[in-house]
Amino acid sequence: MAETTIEGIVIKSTGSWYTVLDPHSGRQARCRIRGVFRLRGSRTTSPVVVGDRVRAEIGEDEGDNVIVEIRPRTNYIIRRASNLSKESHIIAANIDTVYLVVTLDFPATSTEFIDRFLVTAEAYRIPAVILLNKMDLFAAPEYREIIDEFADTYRGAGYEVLEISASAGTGIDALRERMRGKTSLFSGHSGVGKSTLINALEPGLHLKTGAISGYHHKGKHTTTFSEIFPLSGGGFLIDTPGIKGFGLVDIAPEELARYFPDLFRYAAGCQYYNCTHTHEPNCAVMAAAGEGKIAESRYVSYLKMLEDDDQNGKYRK
Ligand SMILES: Nc1nc2c(ncn2[C@@H]2O[C@H](COP(=O)(O)OP(=O)(O)OP(=O)(O)O)[C@@H](O)[C@H]2O)c(=O)[nH]1
Ligand SMILES: [Zn+2]
Repeated sequence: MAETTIEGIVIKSTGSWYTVLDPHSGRQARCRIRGVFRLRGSRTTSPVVVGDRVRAEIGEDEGDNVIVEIRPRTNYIIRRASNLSKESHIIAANIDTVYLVVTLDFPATSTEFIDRFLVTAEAYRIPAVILLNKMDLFAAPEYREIIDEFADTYRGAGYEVLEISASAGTGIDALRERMRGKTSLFSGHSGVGKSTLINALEPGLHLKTGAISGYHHKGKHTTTFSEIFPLSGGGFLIDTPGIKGFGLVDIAPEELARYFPDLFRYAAGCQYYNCTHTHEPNCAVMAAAGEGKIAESRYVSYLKMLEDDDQNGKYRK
């Protein structure tokens, strides 16, 4: 018989043990899962992943602790076991916001990288916010136009753009405040200052590298280990070291435009319902791009992603 039950969030997974934290009491318990899970309303077998909201029965011995229910996920991110493998793993669930850390220069983050990332976020149905870091380097007035053009492009597409400086501390308190009580995932190219930013947000946090991307290939077996970090102000942080973007999603070419909100708002005006917005007559998206209503870089990214799909089927279902 179970002694008690605990309701909480899975903050760590080793593949066989799951640490459940009750965010209200602060109590933690290491638990196992038993047999096959039935998610509510479906017969899907699914392992427990970090970010899952669960109920666990706590036994007399730790070995008796068992997760008995997983709440339905609002979203999740996946990762293929390897490039060759078709297998994919859910690596985290119930993410409130993905923050993409980017820089205008030193190093410059390409708009194509940003746009691919945003498409993935859209496909995962996770709100994305762009953090424009190292703004201390661009304080001179001559940069204002470049910054505004960048910000307008993404704000026009419906994304928040926050100008910050991780090293100078600009915008950090406001960001910490908006992360309170939420699960936030951070991503960004190497060198944009993601580590500096995370340290500024939560100085006590010593991220273990490889936390969420720590897949070890031992022969045929893939073990997963992942962790999300409780924040002192409430909420959780997920770091994604080494993940370029944050996983892959399969998107059919005719669906790609759906994930570009700034393109898609014109698609209803196209003559053909399955318009790819590349060559078709009476394409409202191309017309809008031609009139400058859609940022050129965004339309170019769209075309590049379509082209890639043709070449290697990466975005094909
Ligand atoms: N000027 C300026 N430099 C910054 C800022 N944030 C980070 N840096 C510097 O940028 C460099 C890269 O910062 P990191 O925090 O290591 O970058 P990262 O994104 O974690 O990079 P990886 O560790 O390679 O993944 C370091 O030299 C930082 O000191 C900032 O806001 N302004
Ligand atoms: Zn069209």
